[in-house]
Amino acid sequence: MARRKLAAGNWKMNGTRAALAEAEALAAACPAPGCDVLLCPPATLIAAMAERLRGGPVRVGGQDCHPAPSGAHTGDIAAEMLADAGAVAVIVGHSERRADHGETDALVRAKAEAAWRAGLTAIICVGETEAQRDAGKALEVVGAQLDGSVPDGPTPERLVIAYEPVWAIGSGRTPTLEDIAQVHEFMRARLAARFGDALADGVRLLYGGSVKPGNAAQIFGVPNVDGGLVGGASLKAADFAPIVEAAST
Ligand SMILES: O=C[C@H](O)COP(=O)(O)O
Repeated sequence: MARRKLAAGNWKMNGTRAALAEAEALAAACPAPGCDVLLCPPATLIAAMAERLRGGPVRVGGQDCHPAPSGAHTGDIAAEMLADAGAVAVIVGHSERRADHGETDALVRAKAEAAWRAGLTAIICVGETEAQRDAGKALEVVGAQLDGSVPDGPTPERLVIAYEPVWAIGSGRTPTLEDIAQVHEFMRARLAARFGDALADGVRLLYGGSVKPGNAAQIFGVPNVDGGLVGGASLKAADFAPIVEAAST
């Protein structure tokens, strides 16, 4: 089936209100993109960015959420709060959160369930470390993360998987196109085995890790790659607009 590609930008812990101009510049640079476009700024910017981009081609997402809808969790943000601020999606299980905050697959799964409860699309991240790839365990690791992090009851609209090899993030290094193809084919088959062909055929599988304007078209042309989750190159409209263009079909 034809899946509309998704170009998602993860600003990570970058950007103050001055950076909202970049989001507006991106929207102006791609007024009618041939793909879905999402920016995930720091939580402090979500409401303002959603307000400024309202009605335009660029949607807004969060970078994390807490499993609970409210409560005594100082510093955390509920999925419902993201939705209330104007987000339509949330990244969960990014490797930086898995590493920095010790997030387990079970916690990531609970966060994805929270996203769905709030009406958000969950972008669930998986990916092996360099040591795991060198040990020939990339598929095993990704398979286990998928099994443990994806809740029951997904739909193609509310589930996105991002394959991000940890060693490719922010490093300027990327897997070979063959390796990307292998992992993405594996992930779709793994989803099909658990949820059936219709779900697996509809879910978008993103690649993330050093996607740049110069390599985006090649990577997005790999079978089963339905767009990208982009970090550094999503911060400036001048970099992200050509990536959006590469995802537009
Ligand atoms: O979420 C985005 C990824 O971690 C990729 O980051 P990067 O494009 O800076 O390598």
